[in-house]
Amino acid sequence: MASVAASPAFSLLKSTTGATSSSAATRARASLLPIPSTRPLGFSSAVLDSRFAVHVASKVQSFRGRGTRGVVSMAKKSVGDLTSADLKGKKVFVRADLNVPLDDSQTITDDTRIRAAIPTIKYLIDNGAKVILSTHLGRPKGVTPKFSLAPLVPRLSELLGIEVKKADDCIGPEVESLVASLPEGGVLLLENVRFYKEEEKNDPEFAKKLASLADLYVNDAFGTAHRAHASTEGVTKFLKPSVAGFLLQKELDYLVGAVSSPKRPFAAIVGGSKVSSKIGVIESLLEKCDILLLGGGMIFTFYKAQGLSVGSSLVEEDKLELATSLLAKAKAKGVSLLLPTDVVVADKFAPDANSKVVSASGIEDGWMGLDIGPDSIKTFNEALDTTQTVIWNGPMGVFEMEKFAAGTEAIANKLAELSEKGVTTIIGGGDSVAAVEKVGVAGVMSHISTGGGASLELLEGKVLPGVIALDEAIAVTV
Ligand SMILES: Nc1ncnc2c1ncn2[C@@H]1O[C@H](COP(=O)(O)OP(=O)(O)O)[C@@H](O)[C@H]1O
Ligand SMILES: O=C(OP(=O)(O)O)[C@H](O)COP(=O)(O)O
Repeated sequence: MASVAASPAFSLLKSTTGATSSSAATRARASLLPIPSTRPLGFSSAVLDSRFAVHVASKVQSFRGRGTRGVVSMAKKSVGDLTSADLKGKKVFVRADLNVPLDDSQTITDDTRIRAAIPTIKYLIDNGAKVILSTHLGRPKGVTPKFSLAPLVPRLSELLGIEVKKADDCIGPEVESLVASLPEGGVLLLENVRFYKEEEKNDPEFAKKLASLADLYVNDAFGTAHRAHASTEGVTKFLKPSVAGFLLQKELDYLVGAVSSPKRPFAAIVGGSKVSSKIGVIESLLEKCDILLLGGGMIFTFYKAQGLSVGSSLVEEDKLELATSLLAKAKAKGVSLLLPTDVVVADKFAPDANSKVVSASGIEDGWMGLDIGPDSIKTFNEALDTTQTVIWNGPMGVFEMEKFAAGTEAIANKLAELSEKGVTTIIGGGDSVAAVEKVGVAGVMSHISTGGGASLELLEGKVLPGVIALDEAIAVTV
């Protein structure tokens, strides 16, 4: 760090070990939040305390600046609130996000989303419900055979231990007769709901037709909860109760609950290609975290804003002022913001590029930064060693190319190590999930989000239409 510490770019770098006055203020603010900090995290995804508030981001935001008395938090009703008396013999429309990757031979290459949907479906089966399962796959324009859900049936059946039936449509007489013959504890998978353009248009008539198949609604499709579509939002107007599934609950518990009321010190790691796609997340996390580590392509906009040469690195010229203001904001809030002090540069954007490590102030013309360097990894690791909660969104470099994967892999390994020591580690979706899977440490993290776009919106503090539409459960006065 010494070689660049004197540069204006690093005027905000400081020790991460000492608590700052503003992080104390952040803690005080967090104490107003209604989520008990003693709530154990790292629970199994199968059964959650359904009485625990499923907080909606907007509600959490609304707590800021309010007094502690008379504040009411609305929780979303959970599938766990429904007993066998509510479920036995009932037709339940379950919206899951089974949008899994398939290869050219229609083989599932990653079944994470299917496995994540199982606890809710199993709970319904075990309580005698008739499960009508709906999802989209891809972004088809009309009926498209390669986006049929047929390849999902064997894996679903295997994981559930029953023979899952599949309909060739998601509405209409054929589907109605299959629903009518569905036994208690049976599962019928409807065909890709996006084969109808009315789905993404959130067409009320289409939503009504979907809803007419069932008696009640469970939304467990976290990855699609940021979409106001017929099967995620529209159906709630026609089906009561409309409740959250276990996966949706777990995602909200971590991405809203653990982030708003973290065990401290709380570090956020934000990377990825562009600062423009992460502005909302950075601004939102600056309100909550004690330490902010930045990596990925976005750092060069920060470097340039501080007067450093960046060669041919990725820079967003129209975000230079914004970068400066984010640095100032971090300083004003007492957040320890760390930018990498060295980077791996390449002479072209290619796996076989020539590469070398240079200090952040030593990027020459014709070279581009594609990863954080070894000194930065060391500094980031030391900062992370002080933490109790870490959230990570976005890779540190072009991890898809081996030469530029070390920074991202080091962060993945560090988070795995911390997780094993009891630190809450949350991977916020997108490419960071691919990175921890590549390193083989996904299994030890406290929570890995199943939604890229949805987790980003949630971390930005946005309201997810698929969540807000669900029934409210209990009012918690804090
Ligand atoms: N220094 C860099 N220059 C160019 N691209 C980068 C750099 N570092 C990371 N990236 C790219 O950023 C992409 C991920 O960015 P983004 O979509 O914002 O993250 P996420 O999917 O985690 O939200 C990856 O494909 C990665 O190769
Ligand atoms: O894969 C998904 O989102 P993600 O790639 O942001 O994680 C979801 O299934 C949502 O899909 P969509 O972005 O086509 O609405």
